[in-house]
Amino acid sequence: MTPTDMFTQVGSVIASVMFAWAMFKQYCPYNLQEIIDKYSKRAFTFIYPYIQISFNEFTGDRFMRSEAYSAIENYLGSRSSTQAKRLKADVVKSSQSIILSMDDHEEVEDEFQGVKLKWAAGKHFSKTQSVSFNPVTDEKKYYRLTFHRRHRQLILGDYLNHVLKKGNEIKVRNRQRKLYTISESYWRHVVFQHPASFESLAMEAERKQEIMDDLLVFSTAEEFYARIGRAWKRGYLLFGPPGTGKSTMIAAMANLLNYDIYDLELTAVKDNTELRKLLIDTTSRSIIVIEDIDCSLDLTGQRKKKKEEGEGDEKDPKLKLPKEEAETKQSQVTLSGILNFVDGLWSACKGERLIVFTTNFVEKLDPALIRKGRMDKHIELSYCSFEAFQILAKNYLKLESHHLFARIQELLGKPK
Ligand SMILES: Nc1ncnc2c1ncn2[C@@H]1O[C@H](COP(=O)(O)OP(=O)(O)OP(=O)(O)O)[C@@H](O)[C@H]1O
Ligand SMILES: [Mg+2]
Repeated sequence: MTPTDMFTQVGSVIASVMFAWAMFKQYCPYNLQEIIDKYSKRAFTFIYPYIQISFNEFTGDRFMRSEAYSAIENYLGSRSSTQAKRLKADVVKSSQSIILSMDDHEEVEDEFQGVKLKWAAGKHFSKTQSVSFNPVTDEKKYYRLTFHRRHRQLILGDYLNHVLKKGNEIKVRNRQRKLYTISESYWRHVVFQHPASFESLAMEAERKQEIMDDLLVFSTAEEFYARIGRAWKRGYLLFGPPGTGKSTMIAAMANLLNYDIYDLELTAVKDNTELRKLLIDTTSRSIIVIEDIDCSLDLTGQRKKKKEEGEGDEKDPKLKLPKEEAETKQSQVTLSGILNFVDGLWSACKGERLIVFTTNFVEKLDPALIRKGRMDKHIELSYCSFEAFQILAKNYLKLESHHLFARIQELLGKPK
């Protein structure tokens, strides 16, 4: 038989099988199909001795990136660099090193206590198709772990714990801090590099220490917040005249705690719904900053105005905004939207977060916005005291003492 004859015969056999299958599907009762389907799957799992577990990138309908997924991504990074043929590269730590992870549809092997297992990276596309000028590709990435079923106990217990622990360790080691800003309703980031530190911040030593202690206590107080049943977050209000170090202090806070910064420009946010979406998209271990909150929106007693005008319902911002604001601003974020942002139900969805407001005019703000509990700590940054001046002289001029210091102290007044 020539190869051509063989192909013709195989082709006709396949065609006949497909025809028979189509006829079967057409005329066989649905129940029977289901039963056959069920038993064929069972037979397959009986013969196929492996277990597969998928770890999807997003949990909760795309809202949050799965912690397990990113831990696995980090864990597999080092293995991928020696095994996978297609890799993705990213630069970390002030461009000093490159981190590698495996590309889609690659596979790497791993070994744990003598047991071999396999990881594969993949993605599937959702079938929903929307017509839009700016189409959203709904691809969902996942990692799939395959192992023999006789190792179920070991893999589901010790091994997965080991992967998560190692992955998180690598994540902390490679952590590159980010500065996020809003662009077209999404967070975009650049690498955050700011040299500010509490050491170089000109401020009375005692107050500085108090703020640092407050921050450090917060960052290790997970258990405390869990015990008292509060979300693990803390609000800071920095107020004072222009150029007194509010923005510098935020950078110093981020450097002290090793947190990311989300710079929330309220006028770039369309409405309360978008504000909530942005909030959900932030990660933990971060500082959410709203600079010059008094200028961002008309939040100065909006509530009061509405009550007076009998427009208490804040749900429809289009109708309820004061006239002048509706005319001048694009944003429809309302005070109630901000209050919800700070301590509504959604604000508890990620832990370990600071929310910082800055303003030049604290008295202009609605008291509801800055009440204790919402903005837990109010820090006034004011004009330079003598103690602060000494720090500046040391930073800028490397001067510890000078014969004019006494005169300057006299002019600035004694430190409190
Ligand atoms: N307390 C301070 N310690 C050290 N540097 C300071 C301090 N205050 C101000 N500076 C310096 O002055 C400049 C302005 O400070 P910064 O931008 O932090 O002020 P700000 O309070 O955020 O002002 P604005 O209200 O206008 O935003 C920075 O370059 C910073 O280095
Ligand atoms: Mg500033």
